[in-house]
Amino acid sequence: MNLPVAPARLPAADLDRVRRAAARAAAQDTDAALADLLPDLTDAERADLARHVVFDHTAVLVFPDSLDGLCEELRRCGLRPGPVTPSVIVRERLERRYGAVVHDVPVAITHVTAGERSVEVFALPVPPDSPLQAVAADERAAEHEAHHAFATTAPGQVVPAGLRALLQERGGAVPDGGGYNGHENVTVLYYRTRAHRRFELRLPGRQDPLPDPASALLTTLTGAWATQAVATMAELRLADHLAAKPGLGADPLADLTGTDPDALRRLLRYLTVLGLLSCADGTYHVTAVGERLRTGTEFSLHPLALLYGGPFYDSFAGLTHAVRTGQDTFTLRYGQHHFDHFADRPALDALFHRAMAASAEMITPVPHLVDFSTARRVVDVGGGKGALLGRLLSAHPHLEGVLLERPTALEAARAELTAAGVGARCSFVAGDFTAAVPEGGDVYLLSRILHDWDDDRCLTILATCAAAMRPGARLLVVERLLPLPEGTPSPAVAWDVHMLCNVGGRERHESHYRDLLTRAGFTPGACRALPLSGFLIEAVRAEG
Ligand SMILES: C[S@@+](CC[C@H](N)C(=O)[O-])C[C@H]1O[C@@H](n2cnc3c(N)ncnc32)[C@H](O)[C@@H]1O
Repeated sequence: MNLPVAPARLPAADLDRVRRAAARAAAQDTDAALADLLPDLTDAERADLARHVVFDHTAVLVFPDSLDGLCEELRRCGLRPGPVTPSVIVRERLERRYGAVVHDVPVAITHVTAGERSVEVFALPVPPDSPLQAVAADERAAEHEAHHAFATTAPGQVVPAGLRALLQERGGAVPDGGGYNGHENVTVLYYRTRAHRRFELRLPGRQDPLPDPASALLTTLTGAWATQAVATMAELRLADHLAAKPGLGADPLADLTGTDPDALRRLLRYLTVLGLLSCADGTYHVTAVGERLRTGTEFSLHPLALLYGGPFYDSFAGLTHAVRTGQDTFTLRYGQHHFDHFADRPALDALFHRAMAASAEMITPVPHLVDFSTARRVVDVGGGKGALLGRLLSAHPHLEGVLLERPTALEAARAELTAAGVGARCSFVAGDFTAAVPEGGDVYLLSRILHDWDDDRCLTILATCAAAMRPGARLLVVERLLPLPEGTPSPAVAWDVHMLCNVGGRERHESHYRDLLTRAGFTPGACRALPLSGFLIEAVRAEG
């Protein structure tokens, strides 16, 4: 004899959560849901995304006392459920969070109609007095499974790959698991937004899985190996050799570089995987990325590769000490502050100045971003080899320049600006920008100076500049800026940690620079974007 099945009962709190999820699903269209979740996307990017995905449903996890009769219970509560299928992914996620207590407990899915959309109701059966009651209470409080879901019906790999790239690289969404659901023949990818909200991307069929968390972490963990591989490529001048003779194999390259053929072949394979070389039939070519390691080309990153694999690599290795103490680790490692250590070693100092000039791509637009028509005299404070001043003098023949630098750096600057044909319009002053800066300039430059120093030293440098400037004279500050909201990807974020280790300085938000400028007697003005995530902040020396 078949006994009648006792219908599942849904706690009132869960029914309320389903109704609220339904209200959310019905209220927003795709564009509004995307705008709410991914505010970093531009209108154009969001519109592009909305052409390929639709806001499909919201989701909620509920805890009936049984799965039997779940649909009847939902209908009794006035909801319209669809068929029930097993959930693979949510079941696995629960098991990862709670372990043995949920082992072998089935999770069901049904979709409840909500206007044009639906609520995906996940159901974990929790009988009265079961230890699973604690799981239910925790899940209701944290809403780990609540999310919005967007679906695309585009077949194949191209659209899904583009969607994933746009969501992650432009929308700031971070992958958060997922997998293939064979019952529905969909791949479900979960993401977390910057504001910690979850959403789901549903793709038809079986798509490439997201890297599992351990593999993703291992890739990050071994990033230092990539730094060293690139530095070794620079040291061996592999890009120069392959540019001169494209298609060389490992053996002739080993002859040219005086290296062990087998070890070199292994390095070449790694560099190929890193995207700096391409390989066909055992012969190698430099890619566009690897090209940037050629020497003697404009903006060659060769000197930077040597520094980042050398002294800067060593200073970064002390990061834990820097974080514990707030002190730079270059001094700990080398016994001298970065600038003193380099000043005492001419070859290293020359490499540093070549490296700064290598990233001068950042400052190339400056001569054309600012009106120099009324200026006569430009003072470059800590001007390095004169990469910025040289460009200004070349672009504006009416300007004369003054370059202030530490004595050890001046000769290289003089040679550079003379070679650029502007040496005659430039004077070179040895000095210390914390003590005095040449007077009489119409425009002062602080290019990539302030990020080397803490706030107190920045205020000293700015005050020294202010003391030398007449009211109305202009100051141009070039720096990378930390992005907002916090967590937005930008090279400045990693450079900030590098500045902590290497010099005890920091990258800053725009508002931080504005505050420092104001405190030092300047009126901050426009802020414009430059290449390589640089920015130009203009300021005017205030009256009094
Ligand atoms: C990061 S580099 C920037 C160079 C250049 N402005 C540029 O953007 O390429 C910092 C410069 O500050 C100079 N510097 C460091 N301490 C200094 C001081 N006390 N007085 C003058 N220059 C200094 C260094 O020699 C170095 O050239």
